[in-house]
Amino acid sequence: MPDKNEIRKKILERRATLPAEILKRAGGKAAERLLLMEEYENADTVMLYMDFRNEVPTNEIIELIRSSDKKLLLPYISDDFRMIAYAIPKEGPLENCLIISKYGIAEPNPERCKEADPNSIDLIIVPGTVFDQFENRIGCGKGCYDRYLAQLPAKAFKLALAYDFQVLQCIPADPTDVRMDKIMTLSTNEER
Ligand SMILES: Nc1nc2c(c(=O)[nH]1)N(C=O)[C@@H](CNc1ccc(C(=O)N[C@@H](CCC(=O)O)C(=O)O)cc1)CN2
Ligand SMILES: Nc1ncnc2c1ncn2[C@@H]1O[C@H](COP(=O)(O)OP(=O)(O)OP(=O)(O)O)[C@@H](O)[C@H]1O
Repeated sequence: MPDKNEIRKKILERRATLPAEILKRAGGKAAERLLLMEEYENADTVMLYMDFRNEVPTNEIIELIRSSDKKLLLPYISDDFRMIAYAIPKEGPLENCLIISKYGIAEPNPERCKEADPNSIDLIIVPGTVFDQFENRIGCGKGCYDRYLAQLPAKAFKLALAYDFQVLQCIPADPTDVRMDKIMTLSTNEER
């Protein structure tokens, strides 16, 4: 089996070439399908991600959550790659409580948001680079999500968003890789 870094590189190269229409459609479809999931309906607190580098867009999901009674959490990464969840206030434009990190990802501004207890999370929607049919996940190689996911309560439902070409048959998983509960696969085919 090719090693993790080789697989990661290949998939990221492919994701980098996705046209804007495909991204937009996938983001819309993800929000539409999320609305039909009971894990979403029953969740009071949802931790999401702010997409970067052509990940499945989350802007429509953010609108869904912000116009509902649910609480929205977003990840902040410290200098030592520790992930901390912050609650995003419902009032006012989203941009007002975000800052752009040195990696170019929009993150909660710790001065404008409150740190959230990981135990409050009912649903966590995660990005990733490569997945397989056993719900294994490979991320961006720093273990940020793996360490964060490992400390979540059992009730937290782990949902990954992936384009079809990101889901392989089988990938090499390490003992510290945390498995997803579900992978929502978005089509990159124009016809579907
Ligand atoms: N949208 C989104 N948010 C996320 C993640 C993610 O994968 N997607 N993360 C998932 O964990 C965390 C951020 N982790 C990151 C880890 C590395 C790099 C990065 O740019 N790495 C450089 C190499 C840097 C180095 O080696 O020091 C690179 O890839 O060029 C960016 C973000 C938290 N937030
Ligand atoms: N729970 C953990 N505790 C300590 N170290 C961990 C844990 N999870 C992962 N790591 C370490 O983090 C590093 C990167 O891990 P890995 O390659 O699995 O990251 P990844 O899944 O691609 O990234 P991410 O989780 O950030 O999306 C490895 O050295 C791994 O051992």
